[in-house]
Amino acid sequence: MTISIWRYSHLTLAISSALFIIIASVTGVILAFEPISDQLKPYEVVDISTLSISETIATLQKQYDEIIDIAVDENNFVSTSVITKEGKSETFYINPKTGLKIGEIIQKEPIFEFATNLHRSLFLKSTGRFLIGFVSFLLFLIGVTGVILIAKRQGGIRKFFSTIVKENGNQYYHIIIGRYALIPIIIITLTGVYLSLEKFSLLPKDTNYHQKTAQKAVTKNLKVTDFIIFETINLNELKKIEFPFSTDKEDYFFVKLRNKELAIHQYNGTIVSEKKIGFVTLGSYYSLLLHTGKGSILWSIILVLACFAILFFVFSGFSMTSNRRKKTVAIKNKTHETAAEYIILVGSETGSTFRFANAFKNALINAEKTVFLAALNSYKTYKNAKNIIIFTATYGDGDAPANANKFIKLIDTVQQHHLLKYTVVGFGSKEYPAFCKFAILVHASLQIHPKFIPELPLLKIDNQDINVFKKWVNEFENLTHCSLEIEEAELSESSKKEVEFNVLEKTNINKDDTFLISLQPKNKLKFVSGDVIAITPKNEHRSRLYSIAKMDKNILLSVKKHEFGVCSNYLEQLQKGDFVNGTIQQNHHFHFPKKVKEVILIANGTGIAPFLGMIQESKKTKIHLFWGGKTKHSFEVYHKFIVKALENKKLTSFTIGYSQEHKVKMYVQNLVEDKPELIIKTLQNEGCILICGSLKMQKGVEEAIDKIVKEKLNSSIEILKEKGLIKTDCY
Ligand SMILES: Cc1cc2nc3c(=O)[nH]c(=O)nc-3n(C[C@H](O)[C@H](O)[C@H](O)COP(=O)(O)O)c2cc1C
Repeated sequence: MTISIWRYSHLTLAISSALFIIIASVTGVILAFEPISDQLKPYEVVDISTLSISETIATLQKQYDEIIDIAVDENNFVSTSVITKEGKSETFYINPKTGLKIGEIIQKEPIFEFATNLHRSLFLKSTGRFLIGFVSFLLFLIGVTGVILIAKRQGGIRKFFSTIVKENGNQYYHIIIGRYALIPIIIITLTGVYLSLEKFSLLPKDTNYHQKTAQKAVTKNLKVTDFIIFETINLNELKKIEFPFSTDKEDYFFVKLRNKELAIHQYNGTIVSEKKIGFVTLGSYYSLLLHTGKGSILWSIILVLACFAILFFVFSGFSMTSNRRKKTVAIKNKTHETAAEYIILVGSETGSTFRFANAFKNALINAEKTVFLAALNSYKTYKNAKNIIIFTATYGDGDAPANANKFIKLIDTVQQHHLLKYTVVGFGSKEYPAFCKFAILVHASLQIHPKFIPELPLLKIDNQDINVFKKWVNEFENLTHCSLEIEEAELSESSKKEVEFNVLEKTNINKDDTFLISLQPKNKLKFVSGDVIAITPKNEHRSRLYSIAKMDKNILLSVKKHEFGVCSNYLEQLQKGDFVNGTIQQNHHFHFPKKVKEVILIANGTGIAPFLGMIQESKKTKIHLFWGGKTKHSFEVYHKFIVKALENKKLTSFTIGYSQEHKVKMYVQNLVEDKPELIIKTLQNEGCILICGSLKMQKGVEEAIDKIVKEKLNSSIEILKEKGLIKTDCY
């Protein structure tokens, strides 16, 4: 069964019971404090496993006129009902060693009384009790479907506890907490169901009854404290002992132990009859303990945490669903499938692949092509199609997304009337071992099919990397000789809202036509250095992307003004205090690597911007920065940031080169070539290299690195990229 069916079941169950689950969890949190508060009371004064019933009776007989009963509760508090020497009937906690009163019987606090009623029956008596019992069962099913979902996601139940890829905070913690809260939640829900079934008398009846034991001939009367049975049973085994009501020899001591009940002859202490406690009653007893936490502070704390976990699941689950809904894109086609020349088929689970497919579709339409877009599972015969372009994500452990799981079979069953050119673009994440595995399978399946001819090699895109996608679009353009303009804003998450920024500062434009502009978001905004901001000038439709440096809570951009650059000119004419609108796009593949000891940052021109933020934010990582500009003047705008970073040791080394300052032109790649040891040492130290700036510079730097690692590490730039040790953001 696909992951979607389980997700759908998990969600439907959660939606149908959410309100009750919230009520039960909130009251559950409150109620778990009752056993904790009870246990903290000072009534467990001796180790009751060292005291026999006889010893306690002896001490009580000295203190009181008559004993009616002795009881031991789940907290090991011993209480007794007695007639005092003054003739009063009283019940209280005692020190079982001395028989002295140590406290009044605990009365239920009103808050616990209220929470119990709400928790058990929603103040709706039997109807409420039924609802709560049913919801408990639903919560159990939610737990089970949750386990299946985690197992599917992780690629098998054996990998249940293996590392989870952190794609989204809510989802990550939903799974992490889910794995640990699972067992307590299953216990809470099953015991809840059990207790409800018991209340509605739906459990099988215990058929055990008191059985007479073979009576030994009664020789003589004994003192109660000399009864062997009372000498051999310690208080920790006792629940309650009721004393005979009268002196009639047919009136017995009734002793309730954890696992049996006994009737004891009041004169000679022999067992008159015995009843074993049946499994159903034992089940009720332990269900109550496990469900309420009575008698154990540790278990009560686990119950509190489990209730909080349930509340977190409700809220994070709904937030995930709402995000997924936002990402889901409705498919709209102007051209019928039988008329289109280009067919775009999409495999997507959470919708992001659709964004790329739609942007590509719109670019084709703008280039006056007829296009039809559909999910991979809707694959059909396309009468007039010449090209099929497949964009697909991978899920589980290399599986198909939900809307693509039938495609491989369909390839053989659906007939095409003529030859079709095809291209496959895989969307995946290198953090999963089966990187883009489904796209690989799709590509291979089409390759061996006689009706399909590959147009471009399979492309695997890591982490929705926009730049890699754009490069592929260029290749597609060159191959098909049509001009394709991808609207970058379309590639970003549609859920991202436009935000207003206040211009805090702007430097003067330098000789290279470059300036820095600092923007303060009007509202709280989440972003990190390396993310991008899409800015659309007023009255314009096309946006321009800039790499962000996060400086404190603000954004710093380094902008090069182009003569006809609409956006750079717009930004340049802004003044301090002006407002500008922009959309933040996460750029995961270019975030500063976590848990890495050493990093090399390489940039030219304005590409330094994200690095300025990364350097400022870094904590322990050793950072080496290479930067290339035209002349000394080019560096002036960045000077103060670099000096400060070197001073406060955020930057370990800084290497600079100018291409127009001296006779010998010095490019960034030349700087890299001059420091092979640093490149080798950093890579050997499991460090990583980030490159930002022009594509030409990227090419040169990559060639330089390739040469170094081929010579010294028997590796190559491709291998480093494959391992995620080179991250680029070039334009
Ligand atoms: C539960 C889960 C499992 C995934 N498994 C893989 C995988 O095995 N291989 C891979 O390359 N990517 C995997 N990914 C990453 C997705 O394929 C990637 O994020 C893709 O861009 C999502 O596209 P979509 O939003 O269109 O579904 C997985 C993502 C998730 C959330």
